[in-house]
Amino acid sequence: MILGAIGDDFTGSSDLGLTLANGGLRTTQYVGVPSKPADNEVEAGIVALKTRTMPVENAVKASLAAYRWLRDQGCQQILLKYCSTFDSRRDGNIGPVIEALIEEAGTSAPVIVCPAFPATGRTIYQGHLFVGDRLLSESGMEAHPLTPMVDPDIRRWLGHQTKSPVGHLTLDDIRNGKAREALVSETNSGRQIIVCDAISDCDLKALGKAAEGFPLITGGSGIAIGLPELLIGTTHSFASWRGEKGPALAIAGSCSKTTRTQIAYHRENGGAQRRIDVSALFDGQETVNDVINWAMAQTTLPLVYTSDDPQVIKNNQQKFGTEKSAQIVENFFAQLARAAVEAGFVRLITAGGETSGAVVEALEADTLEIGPTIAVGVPALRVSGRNLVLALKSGNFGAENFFTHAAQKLEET
Ligand SMILES: Nc1ncnc2c1ncn2[C@@H]1O[C@H](COP(=O)(O)OP(=O)(O)OP(=O)(O)O)[C@@H](O)[C@H]1O
Ligand SMILES: O=C(O)[C@@H](O)C(=O)CO
Repeated sequence: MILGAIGDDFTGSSDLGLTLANGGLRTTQYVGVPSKPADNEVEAGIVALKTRTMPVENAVKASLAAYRWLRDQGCQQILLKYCSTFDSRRDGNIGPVIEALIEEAGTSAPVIVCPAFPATGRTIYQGHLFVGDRLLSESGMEAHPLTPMVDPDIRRWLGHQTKSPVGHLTLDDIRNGKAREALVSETNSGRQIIVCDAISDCDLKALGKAAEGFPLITGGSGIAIGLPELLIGTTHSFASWRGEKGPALAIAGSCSKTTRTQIAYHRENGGAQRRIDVSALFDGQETVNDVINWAMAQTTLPLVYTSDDPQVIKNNQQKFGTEKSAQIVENFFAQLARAAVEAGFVRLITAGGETSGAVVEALEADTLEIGPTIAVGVPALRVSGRNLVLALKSGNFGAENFFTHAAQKLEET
């Protein structure tokens, strides 16, 4: 294994997997830390965790376990992958995880922090994160159910999470070819963890090059754009993909604007859908059995969702508690996915990182093979060794017809 990655959620890990596989690295996504060594042919291994919203101590522990396993596979460089919208709480775990990995690696090299993903509109300029032409904090992410992003200055947000001061690499330094020098200078001035500007794929490639040989890098999937070429020189194509023709089910727990638009589109275009009310989960009126029976009776792609607008989410959180409402939704979807597979569904489409994590963990998959692109940042995936294919959609990814489009793509061979 040449490159190792630790993903803080499952959709993000498959997003990264797509970038690496499309770049020509033989890539495997692992569901949690594997208990055995990687197969010899794997060049890039991504350990997908569900740490994004975990308390610091648990996230650090899980990330260190992933790091050690990847290091034991011989990786030259290890990448910590978080969200392109830097999803974390003010007292979140990205900073502590980076600091723990630095200590574990025993490195004094610069560590870049760059969530930019220009293909999906995420850019960083002057240390501030934008989504399209809006600052992160005005993009809808300020109303995220678990990690409301209310400050677009990533240096400041990360600074709340780290013990040591956070540095900054400007776009000028990247574009003037001075990035490596500037990164080293920041580090020598006591700022080893450095938020880096990047507004285009060229900037990301230059940044990857500037960080060549640094044992630890961090970012969104964008940071990996230039890595396959840097690491293996030439790219090769290899993957053969086989879809599944059997029944499909879509599950959405993401409450992002994009997912809600996709749900509305599905409804307006005659797609079968069933809204799950969180209070009906608490009082036991909605059951997995009923939903599966309903799904099996549909003639169009059945979509089951809890997604709702920010005010409804807020009400649920006030009434039942934030963690408890997230937990009951995730447990329900986990059981639903398991029951769906038992009932013969072979294509599952999930929207939302936490939601996808809950579903994939419930399926007891060990590894996921990366297939072709469904949408930017969303690959088709096969659960290794099984007749089961998946699309794990990050909340904010995909066009409005995503659900039916993904179902079709998962069928193709
Ligand atoms: N109606 C609801 N009321 C309260 N919480 C909800 C409701 N529906 C979903 N949730 C919770 O909101 C969270 C949504 O997070 P999730 O990561 O799945 O989506 P996302 O953040 O939009 O996706 P991504 O992380 O890929 O950007 C989940 O924990 C889910 O259980
Ligand atoms: O980086 C992104 O936006 C995604 O890969 C993701 O992590 C969303 O959960």
